[in-house]
Amino acid sequence: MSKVSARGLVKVYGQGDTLVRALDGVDVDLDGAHLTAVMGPSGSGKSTLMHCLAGLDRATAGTIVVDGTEIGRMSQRRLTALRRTRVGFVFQSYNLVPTLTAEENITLPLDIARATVDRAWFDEVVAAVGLENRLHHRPAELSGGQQQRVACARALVSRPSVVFADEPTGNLDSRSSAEVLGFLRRSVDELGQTVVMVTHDPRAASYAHRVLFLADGRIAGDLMDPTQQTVLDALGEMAS
Ligand SMILES: Nc1ncnc2c1ncn2[C@@H]1O[C@H](COP(=O)(O)OP(=O)(O)OP(=O)(O)O)[C@@H](O)[C@H]1O
Repeated sequence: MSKVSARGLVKVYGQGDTLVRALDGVDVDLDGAHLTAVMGPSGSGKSTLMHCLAGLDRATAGTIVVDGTEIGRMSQRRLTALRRTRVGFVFQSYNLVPTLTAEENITLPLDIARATVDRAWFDEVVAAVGLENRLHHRPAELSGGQQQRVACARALVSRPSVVFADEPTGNLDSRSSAEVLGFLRRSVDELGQTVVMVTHDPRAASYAHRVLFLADGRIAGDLMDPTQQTVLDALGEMAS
């Protein structure tokens, strides 16, 4: 069974003259323990798709099943609980709390949900992102790449069903990007995590097992085991 499935997903914003069909009938099945990249031109619906799949936004029509549960039917309260404990997020802008240490930032979602921190898992995740010596630093004392690795650890520490990453390397130089992408891929290969990542960068997409291409709110392509070149070729074909 897929980790995340969507059928006939439609998302409409606005009405009348300002109506936009951000998603226009999307069917997807995302496998567990896979890193899936979502690409497509600006405005093609990537963020909307991710926000709907993550339960951050409600679809106008269609069904979404995460880990066997249809999220469209959930009450707002259950959806909030799902987002806190079953879904991890990584954003382009890190979204760390400046007054908290790296460790406090990592455990914050669990602390808010009043869930216990599994110390062995915490240590494994922290070691995997290479932050053992930075746990007592605050975000301002960390580089961008280190801050994003804190955000990745925060997303993983609750052992979520899925991690959604929205342009996680959008603010990073190529070396920090490679660190973060390498970690996201290892979290899948070695820790069995499921990760969905929106990106504009063919090099970032080449770290994925699979790339989905969106155009005008629809799935326009699907590439397995991508390389930077096959991603560029697919983007070229779609533009022509
Ligand atoms: N809250 C909103 N209200 C109205 N229109 C919206 C809203 N959010 C997105 N849209 C529109 O929906 C379409 C898809 O937007 P979305 O942000 O999902 O695209 P995207 O592929 O993520 O783009 P980008 O790469 O620029 O981030 C666009 O036409 C956008 O203007």
